[in-house]
Amino acid sequence: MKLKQRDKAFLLLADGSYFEGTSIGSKGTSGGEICFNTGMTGYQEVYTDPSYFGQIIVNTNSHIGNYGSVDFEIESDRPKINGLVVNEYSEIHSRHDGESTLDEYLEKNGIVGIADLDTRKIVKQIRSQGAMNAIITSEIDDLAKLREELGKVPSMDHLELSSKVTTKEPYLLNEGGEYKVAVLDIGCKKSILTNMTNRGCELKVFPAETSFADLKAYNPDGYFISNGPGDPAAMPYAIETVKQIMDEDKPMFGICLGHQIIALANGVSTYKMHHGHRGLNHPVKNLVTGRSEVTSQNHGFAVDKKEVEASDKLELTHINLNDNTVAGIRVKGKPVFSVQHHPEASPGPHDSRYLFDDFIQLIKKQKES
Ligand SMILES: NC(=O)CC[C@H](N)C(=O)O
Repeated sequence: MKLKQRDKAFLLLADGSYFEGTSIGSKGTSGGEICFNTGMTGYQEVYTDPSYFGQIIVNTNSHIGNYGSVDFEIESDRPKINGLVVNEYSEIHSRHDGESTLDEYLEKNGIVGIADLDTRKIVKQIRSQGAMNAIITSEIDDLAKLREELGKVPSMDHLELSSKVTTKEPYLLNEGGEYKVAVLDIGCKKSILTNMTNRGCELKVFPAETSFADLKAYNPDGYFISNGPGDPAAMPYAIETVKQIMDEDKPMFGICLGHQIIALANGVSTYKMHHGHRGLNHPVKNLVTGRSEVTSQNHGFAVDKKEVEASDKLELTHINLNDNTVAGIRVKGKPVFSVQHHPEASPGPHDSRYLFDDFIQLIKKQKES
């Protein structure tokens, strides 16, 4: 097999470090917050997760592309990342149902990538200096010009992005299902929806800026607040909606961005982490059952733990065992709970899927009462 001749590409980080590699995916220039994902598998699910909108992903797994790409391992309609950084891009993919190479898939979707970089070094830089912006280019070889372009990339702090990835129109899934759940799509992953339809839910998925009145008009048995990109504190519209949902006393479950919004709606703040948690092996302890679970994570913001502990509204239910950050909360006296990690785990271990069952139990109880 004749391997593709690759052009040069460059990566510039906001701390001034500059790398030369080779171009993969689409040609062009693309910037965003650079962050690393330590998962060994599931690259296509990661790239299509809307929570990564506006970010450049560094895969720490050194071989990427070796199982190609398929149409069904996706978390949304197309890749949402702003760029990709890998060590060794595998030219050859081997898998019985692999439909195209990753390179073709990225190119078709306009995603700019760079390969043949020392990703270990880049990850160490992000770990020691914290989250920062970066830019990838296959067309600008003048460093001063590239610096200028990098300066135009917005900071993730205070950035609202959900409105860019949410559904434009409401839609129904699994019509006639036993429990009706209104989903506020602030960047929802497909497999989260599947976890709920598999458990008998009919879902109506609403755009991010839907008012409480419009959600309520569906007459749901429960509400779900999804994952999504950007800074939760920059989303007053969703915080307000969640406050109004809580007054109704119906079950509500939130994942990741949804969890952060539920905390904010209860007067507890969120903050930007030094560098985020993104991978498939983050240990979390359930403080209610005393059990630990290995979880899939993807977040760069977190809920303030001291404020949760001091809150008369919230209770800490899960803790991240690596750094003691908040991994789960529930609202005292209400059927409302949320987690920072990803129980749908696509990709990732399935230890936390019981949380969807817990949500269904809350709905069942409420319906029977
Ligand atoms: N996966 C998510 O929902 C991410 C939430 C938020 N954008 C963060 O980075 O923390």
